[in-house]
Amino acid sequence: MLLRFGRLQTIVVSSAEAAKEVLKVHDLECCSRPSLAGLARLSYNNHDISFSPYGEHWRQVRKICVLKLFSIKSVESFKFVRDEEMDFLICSLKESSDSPVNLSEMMYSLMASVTLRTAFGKRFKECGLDNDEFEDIIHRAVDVLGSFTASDLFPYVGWIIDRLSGVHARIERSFHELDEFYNQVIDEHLKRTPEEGKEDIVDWLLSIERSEYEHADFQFTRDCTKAVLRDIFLAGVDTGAVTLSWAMAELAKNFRVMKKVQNEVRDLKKEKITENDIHQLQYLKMVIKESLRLHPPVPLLLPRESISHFKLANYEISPKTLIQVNVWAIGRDPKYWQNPEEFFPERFSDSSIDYKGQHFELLPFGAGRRGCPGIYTAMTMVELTLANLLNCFDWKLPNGMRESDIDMEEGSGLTAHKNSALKLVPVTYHCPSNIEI
Ligand code: HEM
Repeated sequence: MLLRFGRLQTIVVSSAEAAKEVLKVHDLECCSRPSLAGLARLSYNNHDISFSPYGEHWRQVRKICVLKLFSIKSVESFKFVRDEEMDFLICSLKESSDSPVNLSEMMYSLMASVTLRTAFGKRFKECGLDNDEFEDIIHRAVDVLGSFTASDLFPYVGWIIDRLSGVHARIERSFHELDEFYNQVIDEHLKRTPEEGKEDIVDWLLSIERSEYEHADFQFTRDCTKAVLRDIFLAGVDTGAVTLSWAMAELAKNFRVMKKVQNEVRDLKKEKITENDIHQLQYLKMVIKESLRLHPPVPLLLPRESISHFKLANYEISPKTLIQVNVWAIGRDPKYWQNPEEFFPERFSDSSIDYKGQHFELLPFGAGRRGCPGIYTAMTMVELTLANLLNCFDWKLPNGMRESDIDMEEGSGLTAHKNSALKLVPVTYHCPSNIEI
Protein backbone atom coordinates (compact mmCIF):
# COMPACT_ATOMS: atom_id res chain seq x y z
CA MET A 1 0.00 0.00 0.00
CA LEU A 2 1.45 3.41 -0.95
CA LEU A 3 0.17 6.68 0.44
CA ARG A 4 1.39 10.16 -0.35
CA PHE A 5 1.32 12.82 2.35
CA GLY A 6 2.87 16.18 1.64
CA ARG A 7 6.45 15.61 0.58
CA LEU A 8 6.65 12.28 2.32
CA GLN A 9 5.49 8.89 1.12
CA THR A 10 4.37 6.26 3.53
CA ILE A 11 4.55 2.61 2.62
CA VAL A 12 2.89 -0.17 4.54
CA VAL A 13 4.48 -3.48 3.65
CA SER A 14 2.12 -6.43 4.12
CA SER A 15 3.80 -9.39 2.46
CA ALA A 16 6.67 -11.58 3.65
CA GLU A 17 8.54 -11.07 0.36
CA ALA A 18 8.40 -7.29 0.58
CA ALA A 19 9.28 -7.44 4.29
CA LYS A 20 12.39 -9.42 3.38
CA GLU A 21 13.32 -6.82 0.76
CA VAL A 22 12.98 -3.98 3.24
CA LEU A 23 14.54 -5.61 6.29
CA LYS A 24 17.28 -7.59 4.60
CA VAL A 25 18.03 -6.64 1.03
CA HIS A 26 17.50 -2.88 1.37
CA ASP A 27 18.50 -2.77 5.00
CA LEU A 28 21.14 -0.15 4.36
CA GLU A 29 18.87 2.13 2.40
CA CYS A 30 16.04 1.93 4.96
CA CYS A 31 16.67 2.83 8.50
CA SER A 32 14.37 3.31 11.42
CA ARG A 33 14.55 6.49 13.38
CA PRO A 34 17.28 6.29 15.99
CA SER A 35 15.99 3.92 18.54
CA LEU A 36 18.44 2.01 20.62
CA ALA A 37 20.09 5.33 21.16
CA GLY A 38 16.97 6.99 22.55
CA LEU A 39 13.73 6.01 20.97
CA ALA A 40 12.75 8.30 18.16
CA ARG A 41 10.97 11.49 18.98
CA LEU A 42 11.36 11.12 22.69
CA SER A 43 14.98 11.02 22.07
CA TYR A 44 18.01 12.69 23.41
CA ASN A 45 18.83 13.90 19.94
CA ASN A 46 16.64 16.91 20.71
CA HIS A 47 18.91 17.40 23.63
CA ASP A 48 22.39 17.86 22.42
CA ILE A 49 23.15 14.49 21.06
CA SER A 50 23.06 13.58 17.47
CA PHE A 51 22.31 9.94 16.80
CA SER A 52 22.20 9.53 13.09
CA PRO A 53 20.55 6.13 12.67
CA TYR A 54 23.27 4.68 10.52
CA GLY A 55 25.99 6.91 11.82
CA GLU A 56 28.92 5.60 13.78
CA HIS A 57 27.47 6.87 17.04
CA TRP A 58 24.30 4.82 16.80
CA ARG A 59 26.17 1.75 15.59
CA GLN A 60 28.54 1.89 18.55
CA VAL A 61 25.77 2.29 21.11
CA ARG A 62 23.88 -0.66 19.70
CA LYS A 63 27.01 -2.80 19.52
CA ILE A 64 27.93 -2.08 23.13
CA CYS A 65 24.41 -2.88 24.28
CA VAL A 66 24.16 -6.11 22.36
CA LEU A 67 27.53 -7.27 23.71
CA LYS A 68 27.17 -6.09 27.27
CA LEU A 69 23.50 -5.93 28.14
CA PHE A 70 21.67 -8.45 26.00
CA SER A 71 24.20 -11.28 25.83
CA ILE A 72 23.29 -14.74 27.11
CA LYS A 73 25.83 -14.26 29.91
CA SER A 74 24.24 -11.04 31.09
CA VAL A 75 20.71 -12.48 30.91
CA GLU A 76 21.85 -15.50 32.97
CA SER A 77 23.37 -13.24 35.60
CA PHE A 78 19.88 -11.99 36.49
CA LYS A 79 18.38 -15.45 36.90
CA PHE A 80 18.01 -14.92 40.66
CA VAL A 81 15.79 -11.87 39.98
CA ARG A 82 13.47 -13.85 37.70
CA ASP A 83 13.33 -16.69 40.25
CA GLU A 84 12.39 -14.41 43.12
CA GLU A 85 9.80 -12.52 41.10
CA MET A 86 8.30 -15.83 39.93
CA ASP A 87 7.95 -17.00 43.55
CA PHE A 88 6.31 -13.73 44.38
CA LEU A 89 3.84 -14.06 41.49
CA ILE A 90 2.92 -17.66 42.35
CA CYS A 91 2.41 -16.72 46.02
CA SER A 92 0.16 -13.80 45.26
CA LEU A 93 -1.88 -15.88 42.79
CA LYS A 94 -2.26 -18.62 45.42
CA GLU A 95 -3.58 -16.04 47.85
CA SER A 96 -6.19 -15.06 45.24
CA SER A 97 -7.06 -18.68 44.43
CA ASP A 98 -10.71 -19.10 43.38
CA SER A 99 -11.32 -15.36 42.85
CA PRO A 100 -10.93 -13.43 39.58
CA VAL A 101 -7.60 -11.68 39.07
CA ASN A 102 -6.63 -9.05 36.53
CA LEU A 103 -3.98 -11.09 34.76
CA SER A 104 -3.04 -8.30 32.33
CA GLU A 105 -2.19 -6.05 35.26
CA MET A 106 -0.26 -8.79 37.05
CA MET A 107 1.79 -9.56 33.95
CA TYR A 108 2.62 -5.89 33.59
CA SER A 109 3.78 -5.66 37.23
CA LEU A 110 5.86 -8.79 36.83
CA MET A 111 7.66 -7.54 33.71
CA ALA A 112 8.13 -4.07 35.18
CA SER A 113 9.53 -5.47 38.45
CA VAL A 114 11.99 -7.75 36.66
CA THR A 115 13.12 -4.92 34.37
CA LEU A 116 13.36 -2.43 37.22
CA ARG A 117 15.41 -4.81 39.35
CA THR A 118 17.78 -5.79 36.56
CA ALA A 119 18.22 -2.20 35.46
CA PHE A 120 18.27 -0.38 38.81
CA GLY A 121 18.63 -3.14 41.38
CA LYS A 122 15.42 -1.92 43.03
CA ARG A 123 11.77 -2.77 43.40
CA PHE A 124 9.01 -0.25 42.67
CA LYS A 125 8.57 0.98 46.20
CA GLU A 126 12.30 1.48 46.71
CA CYS A 127 12.36 3.80 43.69
CA GLY A 128 9.76 6.06 45.28
CA LEU A 129 7.29 5.02 42.60
CA ASP A 130 4.20 2.97 42.86
CA ASN A 131 3.11 0.51 40.26
CA ASP A 132 0.36 2.72 38.80
CA GLU A 133 2.54 5.82 38.60
CA PHE A 134 5.27 3.91 36.79
CA GLU A 135 2.76 2.25 34.45
CA ASP A 136 1.30 5.69 33.63
CA ILE A 137 4.69 7.18 32.80
CA ILE A 138 5.63 4.25 30.56
CA HIS A 139 2.23 4.19 28.85
CA ARG A 140 2.33 7.93 28.18
CA ALA A 141 5.80 7.53 26.63
CA VAL A 142 4.72 4.55 24.51
CA ASP A 143 1.60 6.44 23.38
CA VAL A 144 3.65 9.42 22.28
CA LEU A 145 6.00 7.10 20.46
CA GLY A 146 3.19 5.26 18.71
CA SER A 147 1.27 8.32 17.58
CA PHE A 148 1.83 10.02 14.24
CA THR A 149 2.93 13.60 14.38
CA ALA A 150 2.45 16.21 11.70
CA SER A 151 6.24 16.42 11.43
CA ASP A 152 6.21 12.80 10.25
CA LEU A 153 3.90 13.66 7.41
CA PHE A 154 5.11 17.15 6.54
CA PRO A 155 8.78 17.17 7.46
CA TYR A 156 9.41 20.91 7.00
CA VAL A 157 6.26 22.55 8.34
CA GLY A 158 4.68 19.84 10.48
CA TRP A 159 6.38 21.12 13.61
CA ILE A 160 4.12 24.19 13.55
CA ILE A 161 1.02 21.98 13.69
CA ASP A 162 2.62 19.84 16.40
CA ARG A 163 3.23 22.91 18.53
CA LEU A 164 -0.27 24.25 18.06
CA SER A 165 -1.97 20.90 18.66
CA GLY A 166 -0.07 20.23 21.89
CA VAL A 167 1.73 17.15 20.55
CA HIS A 168 5.08 18.80 21.06
CA ALA A 169 4.21 19.61 24.68
CA ARG A 170 3.19 15.98 25.31
CA ILE A 171 6.49 14.76 23.92
CA GLU A 172 8.44 17.21 26.07
CA ARG A 173 6.47 16.25 29.17
CA SER A 174 7.08 12.59 28.60
CA PHE A 175 10.77 13.25 28.01
CA HIS A 176 11.10 15.18 31.27
CA GLU A 177 9.15 12.66 33.33
CA LEU A 178 11.50 9.86 32.40
CA ASP A 179 14.58 12.05 32.48
CA GLU A 180 13.90 13.12 36.06
CA PHE A 181 13.48 9.52 37.10
CA TYR A 182 16.75 8.44 35.45
CA ASN A 183 18.67 11.36 36.98
CA GLN A 184 17.56 10.32 40.42
CA VAL A 185 18.54 6.68 39.92
CA ILE A 186 21.89 7.53 38.33
CA ASP A 187 22.76 9.95 41.17
CA GLU A 188 22.09 7.20 43.71
CA HIS A 189 24.28 4.77 41.78
CA LEU A 190 27.12 7.27 41.58
CA LYS A 191 27.17 7.52 45.38
CA ARG A 192 27.76 3.81 45.97
CA THR A 193 30.22 1.10 45.01
CA PRO A 194 28.40 -2.06 43.98
CA GLU A 195 29.46 -5.42 45.34
CA GLU A 196 31.25 -7.50 42.75
CA GLY A 197 28.80 -9.74 40.91
CA LYS A 198 25.86 -7.67 42.19
CA GLU A 199 26.03 -4.92 39.58
CA ASP A 200 22.87 -3.90 37.76
CA ILE A 201 22.49 -2.41 34.28
CA VAL A 202 22.98 1.18 35.50
CA ASP A 203 26.28 0.11 37.11
CA TRP A 204 27.36 -1.45 33.82
CA LEU A 205 26.39 1.61 31.79
CA LEU A 206 28.23 3.94 34.19
CA SER A 207 31.31 1.77 33.94
CA ILE A 208 31.11 1.92 30.13
CA GLU A 209 30.93 5.72 30.45
CA ARG A 210 34.08 5.69 32.58
CA SER A 211 36.05 3.32 30.39
CA GLU A 212 37.52 4.60 27.18
CA TYR A 213 35.61 2.44 24.85
CA GLU A 214 37.66 0.77 22.12
CA HIS A 215 36.91 3.54 19.60
CA ALA A 216 38.68 6.69 20.61
CA ASP A 217 36.41 8.83 18.44
CA PHE A 218 33.34 7.60 20.26
CA GLN A 219 32.37 8.73 23.71
CA PHE A 220 29.66 6.87 25.61
CA THR A 221 28.11 9.81 27.43
CA ARG A 222 25.56 10.22 30.22
CA ASP A 223 22.93 10.83 27.57
CA CYS A 224 23.79 7.46 26.00
CA THR A 225 23.20 5.83 29.38
CA LYS A 226 19.81 7.48 29.76
CA ALA A 227 18.84 6.77 26.20
CA VAL A 228 19.61 3.07 26.56
CA LEU A 229 17.68 2.87 29.84
CA ARG A 230 14.76 4.53 28.14
CA ASP A 231 14.78 2.00 25.34
CA ILE A 232 14.96 -0.95 27.70
CA PHE A 233 11.91 0.29 29.60
CA LEU A 234 9.84 1.33 26.63
CA ALA A 235 10.70 -1.72 24.55
CA GLY A 236 10.92 -4.40 27.21
CA VAL A 237 8.13 -4.04 29.77
CA ASP A 238 4.95 -3.69 27.76
CA THR A 239 5.88 -6.18 25.04
CA GLY A 240 6.53 -9.07 27.45
CA ALA A 241 3.34 -8.37 29.42
CA VAL A 242 1.29 -8.13 26.22
CA THR A 243 2.73 -11.45 24.95
CA LEU A 244 1.77 -13.23 28.17
CA SER A 245 -1.75 -11.74 28.28
CA TRP A 246 -2.50 -12.80 24.70
CA ALA A 247 -1.13 -16.31 25.23
CA MET A 248 -3.29 -16.79 28.33
CA ALA A 249 -6.34 -15.34 26.55
CA GLU A 250 -5.90 -17.79 23.66
CA LEU A 251 -5.47 -20.70 26.07
CA ALA A 252 -8.56 -19.68 28.05
CA LYS A 253 -10.51 -19.76 24.79
CA ASN A 254 -9.03 -23.06 23.61
CA PHE A 255 -9.61 -25.72 26.23
CA ARG A 256 -8.01 -28.49 24.13
CA VAL A 257 -4.73 -26.61 23.81
CA MET A 258 -4.83 -25.54 27.47
CA LYS A 259 -5.14 -29.16 28.62
CA LYS A 260 -2.46 -30.39 26.25
CA VAL A 261 0.11 -27.80 27.27
CA GLN A 262 -0.75 -28.21 30.96
CA ASN A 263 -0.20 -31.96 30.69
CA GLU A 264 3.17 -31.39 29.10
CA VAL A 265 4.25 -29.03 31.86
CA ARG A 266 2.82 -31.13 34.69
CA ASP A 267 4.44 -34.28 33.36
CA LEU A 268 7.71 -32.80 34.59
CA LYS A 269 6.29 -33.34 38.08
CA LYS A 270 7.88 -30.27 39.59
CA GLU A 271 6.52 -27.86 42.13
CA LYS A 272 8.10 -24.97 40.30
CA ILE A 273 9.36 -24.90 36.72
CA THR A 274 12.87 -23.48 36.37
CA GLU A 275 14.74 -22.11 33.35
CA ASN A 276 16.63 -25.41 33.08
CA ASP A 277 13.36 -27.27 32.46
CA ILE A 278 12.15 -25.17 29.55
CA HIS A 279 14.01 -27.06 26.82
CA GLN A 280 11.77 -30.08 27.59
CA LEU A 281 8.60 -28.09 26.89
CA GLN A 282 8.33 -28.21 23.12
CA TYR A 283 4.56 -27.79 22.94
CA LEU A 284 4.71 -24.76 25.26
CA LYS A 285 7.17 -23.19 22.84
CA MET A 286 4.75 -23.82 19.95
CA VAL A 287 1.92 -22.24 21.94
CA ILE A 288 3.99 -19.08 22.44
CA LYS A 289 4.99 -19.00 18.76
CA GLU A 290 1.37 -19.36 17.69
CA SER A 291 0.32 -16.60 20.05
CA LEU A 292 3.06 -14.30 18.70
CA ARG A 293 1.92 -15.10 15.14
CA LEU A 294 -1.64 -13.97 15.85
CA HIS A 295 -0.78 -11.19 18.28
CA PRO A 296 2.63 -9.67 17.56
CA PRO A 297 3.07 -7.08 20.33
CA VAL A 298 4.58 -4.53 17.90
CA PRO A 299 2.27 -5.04 14.88
CA LEU A 300 3.96 -2.48 12.60
CA LEU A 301 7.51 -2.87 13.93
CA LEU A 302 9.46 0.34 14.43
CA PRO A 303 9.05 2.67 11.49
CA ARG A 304 11.86 2.83 8.97
CA GLU A 305 12.73 5.89 6.93
CA SER A 306 14.54 5.48 3.63
CA ILE A 307 17.79 7.34 3.16
CA SER A 308 18.33 6.76 -0.55
CA HIS A 309 16.42 5.86 -3.74
CA PHE A 310 15.63 2.20 -4.24
CA LYS A 311 13.05 -0.01 -5.88
CA LEU A 312 10.64 -2.12 -3.85
CA ALA A 313 8.39 -4.45 -5.90
CA ASN A 314 7.11 -2.03 -8.55
CA TYR A 315 7.48 1.10 -6.51
CA GLU A 316 10.26 3.65 -6.70
CA ILE A 317 11.06 4.59 -3.15
CA SER A 318 12.47 8.04 -2.61
CA PRO A 319 14.52 9.20 0.33
CA LYS A 320 12.55 10.18 3.44
CA THR A 321 9.80 7.65 2.78
CA LEU A 322 8.29 6.21 5.95
CA ILE A 323 8.16 2.42 5.75
CA GLN A 324 6.07 0.29 8.06
CA VAL A 325 6.08 -3.49 8.03
CA ASN A 326 2.70 -4.92 8.98
CA VAL A 327 3.74 -8.14 10.70
CA TRP A 328 0.22 -8.56 12.08
CA ALA A 329 -1.20 -8.89 8.57
CA ILE A 330 1.67 -11.13 7.41
CA GLY A 331 1.04 -13.45 10.36
CA ARG A 332 -2.58 -13.89 9.26
CA ASP A 333 -2.05 -14.12 5.51
CA PRO A 334 -3.63 -17.30 4.04
CA LYS A 335 -0.82 -17.32 1.50
CA TYR A 336 1.57 -18.47 4.24
CA TRP A 337 -0.74 -19.95 6.87
CA GLN A 338 -3.46 -22.55 6.58
CA ASN A 339 -6.62 -21.48 8.46
CA PRO A 340 -4.74 -18.41 9.65
CA GLU A 341 -7.37 -17.25 12.15
CA GLU A 342 -7.28 -20.53 14.02
CA PHE A 343 -5.15 -20.87 17.16
CA PHE A 344 -3.38 -24.11 16.28
CA PRO A 345 0.11 -24.49 17.78
CA GLU A 346 0.58 -27.88 16.07
CA ARG A 347 1.18 -26.01 12.80
CA PHE A 348 4.76 -25.55 14.05
CA SER A 349 5.39 -29.21 14.92
CA ASP A 350 6.96 -30.17 11.60
CA SER A 351 8.11 -26.72 10.65
CA SER A 352 11.41 -24.97 10.98
CA ILE A 353 9.74 -21.56 11.07
CA ASP A 354 11.05 -19.50 13.95
CA TYR A 355 10.67 -15.92 15.15
CA LYS A 356 14.34 -14.97 15.18
CA GLY A 357 14.22 -12.86 12.04
CA GLN A 358 15.10 -15.44 9.37
CA HIS A 359 11.51 -16.38 8.41
CA PHE A 360 9.74 -13.35 7.07
CA GLU A 361 6.23 -14.76 7.51
CA LEU A 362 6.76 -14.64 11.30
CA LEU A 363 8.38 -11.44 12.54
CA PRO A 364 7.23 -10.61 16.07
CA PHE A 365 10.76 -9.40 16.94
CA GLY A 366 11.43 -7.71 13.60
CA ALA A 367 14.59 -8.53 11.67
CA GLY A 368 17.78 -7.06 10.33
CA ARG A 369 20.00 -4.61 12.08
CA ARG A 370 17.09 -2.98 13.92
CA GLY A 371 15.62 -6.30 15.07
CA CYS A 372 14.88 -6.71 18.76
CA PRO A 373 18.13 -7.18 20.71
CA GLY A 374 16.16 -8.23 23.81
CA ILE A 375 14.78 -11.42 22.26
CA TYR A 376 16.64 -13.79 24.58
CA THR A 377 15.75 -11.78 27.68
CA ALA A 378 12.14 -11.64 26.55
CA MET A 379 11.68 -15.29 25.69
CA THR A 380 13.39 -16.50 28.86
CA MET A 381 10.89 -14.58 30.92
CA VAL A 382 7.82 -15.35 28.80
CA GLU A 383 8.47 -19.13 28.70
CA LEU A 384 9.26 -19.33 32.41
CA THR A 385 6.18 -17.37 33.42
CA LEU A 386 3.75 -19.20 31.17
CA ALA A 387 5.11 -22.60 32.28
CA ASN A 388 4.58 -21.70 35.94
CA LEU A 389 1.12 -20.22 35.42
CA LEU A 390 0.09 -23.50 33.79
CA ASN A 391 1.89 -25.77 36.24
CA CYS A 392 0.61 -24.23 39.46
CA PHE A 393 -2.93 -23.29 38.50
CA ASP A 394 -6.01 -24.36 36.62
CA TRP A 395 -7.69 -21.39 35.00
CA LYS A 396 -11.43 -20.75 34.98
CA LEU A 397 -13.51 -17.95 33.53
CA PRO A 398 -15.17 -15.57 35.98
CA ASN A 399 -18.76 -16.42 36.91
CA GLY A 400 -21.23 -16.31 34.08
CA MET A 401 -18.61 -15.80 31.40
CA ARG A 402 -18.28 -18.10 28.39
CA GLU A 403 -15.21 -18.66 26.23
CA SER A 404 -16.82 -16.71 23.42
CA ASP A 405 -17.17 -13.69 25.76
CA ILE A 406 -13.40 -13.22 26.04
CA ASP A 407 -12.63 -9.95 24.30
CA MET A 408 -9.95 -10.57 21.66
CA GLU A 409 -10.00 -7.01 20.24
CA GLU A 410 -6.72 -5.16 20.04
CA GLY A 411 -6.25 -1.61 21.24
CA SER A 412 -4.47 0.92 19.05
CA GLY A 413 -0.94 2.16 19.55
CA LEU A 414 2.64 1.05 19.06
CA THR A 415 2.06 -2.09 21.15
CA ALA A 416 -1.05 -4.18 20.53
CA HIS A 417 -2.61 -4.53 23.97
CA LYS A 418 -5.77 -6.44 24.57
CA ASN A 419 -8.54 -3.89 24.36
CA SER A 420 -9.83 -4.94 27.75
CA ALA A 421 -7.88 -6.49 30.60
CA LEU A 422 -7.83 -10.28 30.85
CA LYS A 423 -9.62 -11.46 34.01
CA LEU A 424 -9.37 -15.13 34.92
CA VAL A 425 -9.80 -17.23 38.07
CA PRO A 426 -6.70 -19.14 39.22
CA VAL A 427 -7.42 -22.40 41.04
CA THR A 428 -4.38 -23.73 42.86
CA TYR A 429 -3.39 -27.10 41.46
CA HIS A 430 -2.15 -29.67 43.97
CA CYS A 431 -0.28 -32.29 42.05
CA PRO A 432 -0.62 -35.57 44.00
CA SER A 433 2.88 -36.63 43.09
CA ASN A 434 4.81 -33.37 43.06
CA ILE A 435 8.41 -34.47 43.38
CA GLU A 436 11.20 -31.92 43.20
CA ILE A 437 13.75 -33.41 40.81
C1 HEM B 1 8.07 -10.60 23.88
C2 HEM B 1 8.72 -9.47 24.09
C3 HEM B 1 9.27 -8.58 23.02
C4 HEM B 1 8.87 -8.39 21.73
C5 HEM B 1 7.74 -9.10 21.00
C6 HEM B 1 9.74 -7.40 21.16
C7 HEM B 1 9.65 -6.94 19.86
C8 HEM B 1 10.43 -5.94 19.33
C9 HEM B 1 10.28 -5.41 18.00
C10 HEM B 1 9.26 -5.88 16.98
C11 HEM B 1 11.20 -4.44 17.86
C12 HEM B 1 11.42 -3.62 16.58
C13 HEM B 1 12.23 -4.43 15.62
C14 HEM B 1 12.19 -3.95 14.21
O1 HEM B 1 11.60 -2.89 13.96
O2 HEM B 1 12.78 -4.64 13.35
C15 HEM B 1 11.94 -4.33 19.08
C16 HEM B 1 12.97 -3.44 19.30
C17 HEM B 1 13.67 -3.36 20.47
N1 HEM B 1 13.53 -4.19 21.57
FE1 HEM B 1 12.19 -5.69 21.76
N2 HEM B 1 10.66 -6.99 22.09
C18 HEM B 1 10.42 -7.69 23.24
C19 HEM B 1 11.12 -7.60 24.42
C20 HEM B 1 12.23 -6.81 24.61
C21 HEM B 1 13.00 -6.77 25.83
C22 HEM B 1 12.72 -7.62 27.08
C23 HEM B 1 13.98 -5.84 25.65
C24 HEM B 1 15.07 -5.38 26.58
C25 HEM B 1 15.34 -5.85 27.74
C26 HEM B 1 13.82 -5.31 24.31
C27 HEM B 1 14.61 -4.34 23.78
C28 HEM B 1 14.42 -3.78 22.53
C29 HEM B 1 15.17 -2.64 22.03
C30 HEM B 1 16.25 -1.88 22.79
C31 HEM B 1 14.70 -2.37 20.73
C32 HEM B 1 15.16 -1.27 19.80
C33 HEM B 1 16.27 -1.80 18.91
C34 HEM B 1 16.78 -0.80 17.86
O3 HEM B 1 16.02 0.04 17.44
O4 HEM B 1 17.92 -0.90 17.44
N3 HEM B 1 12.75 -5.92 23.71
N4 HEM B 1 11.46 -5.26 19.98
